Amino acid sequence: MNAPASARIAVIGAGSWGTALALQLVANGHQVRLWSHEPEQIAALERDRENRQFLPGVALPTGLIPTASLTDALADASDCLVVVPSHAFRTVAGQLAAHLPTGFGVAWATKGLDPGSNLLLHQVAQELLGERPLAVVSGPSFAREVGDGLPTAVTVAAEREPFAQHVAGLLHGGRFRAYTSSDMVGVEICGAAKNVLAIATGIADGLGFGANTRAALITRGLAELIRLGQALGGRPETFMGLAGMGDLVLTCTDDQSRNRRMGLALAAGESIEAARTRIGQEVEGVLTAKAIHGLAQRLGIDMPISEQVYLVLHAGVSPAQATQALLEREPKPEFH
Ligand SMILES: NC(=O)C1=CN([C@@H]2O[C@H](COP(=O)(O)OP(=O)(O)OC[C@H]3O[C@@H](n4cnc5c(N)ncnc54)[C@H](O)[C@@H]3O)[C@@H](O)[C@H]2O)C=CC1
Ligand SMILES: O=C(CO)COP(=O)(O)O
Repeated sequence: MNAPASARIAVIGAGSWGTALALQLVANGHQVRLWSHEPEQIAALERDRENRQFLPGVALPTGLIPTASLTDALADASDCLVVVPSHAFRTVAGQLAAHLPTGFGVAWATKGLDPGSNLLLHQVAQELLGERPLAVVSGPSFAREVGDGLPTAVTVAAEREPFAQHVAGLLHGGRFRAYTSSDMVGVEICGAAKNVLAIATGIADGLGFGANTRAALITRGLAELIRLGQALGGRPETFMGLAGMGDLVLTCTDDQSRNRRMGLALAAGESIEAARTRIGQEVEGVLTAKAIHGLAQRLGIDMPISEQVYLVLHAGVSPAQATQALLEREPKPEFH
């Protein structure tokens, strides 16, 4: 891994994942400025030396400096890691453009697509930040567990292999393993699509279906994720790796997942807004379901499970109706 021993890293986004990654970077010996667009949140981080809202119970070390100023966050920075929700990615990338010198690499750990345009986030980054090294961090990684120092493995994908190695080198250490990949498209599609499929398994479990149903949804969900990912140019092995199968299984099976909890709530008859408020954090799959639906329609890809999640979230179809629609599909060969 070709990362410097001590880098100055701007982490853009102080939610649970931005905070957990910032802690990991500091543990690796780097200096971190953690930026939030909310000055009140920064004031709370400075006062409490803990992110009580998004990652309670972990003290912020002295090497982590909260800031509400992008200029401060990026002054003298050697690296920049964006960890905002996907709906904010475009705005934040636009803000960063004014601060980043030519050739300065940008990595992000956001999972989702650009709502509205349905673009992958590297396409948004290229549009707004121009030609420069870009990387995405993804994989099965609940912020809580990373914050608690539990063993975790992620993948860092970049078109330029040395940049993937550089970003992985910054993150890798202790109980956190960072693998590298050159398949940005595959990794990005996995991170986006699995959130929608986690809502589906949450709905199924919430309706009282069993382990058979959950395994069927994960496996057939993976099949449709692969269809979409390959149509966009992702590589088959990526879908079986950490960002694909790994994160899909994690998010579909553990109640730490906000997306899975959204599915459980919808099955219990709660509204999206009520569930969102109760969860109190980003639930990426809600907007991503719309974007995946748009992408699948444009490309003519059959994604029946994601389609039903989209209909439940955005077209008033009930979880019971969505289940029935899936069960009534014509039987067909498993592989074709
Ligand atoms: N929490 C987790 O376990 C993991 C999260 N991720 C991904 O990381 C991304 C961020 O998620 P979390 O940190 O979990 O979210 P969170 O719900 O914990 O925090 C969201 C953060 O985004 C900020 N934010 C909201 N709107 C913004 C805007 N317009 N401009 C700038 N900042 C804005 C909020 O102030 C808050 O700090 C998501 O794409 C998520 O899928 C990826 C892996 C693990
Ligand atoms: O991406 C995640 C873990 O890898 C977090 O999933 P949720 O956003 O569903 O909580």
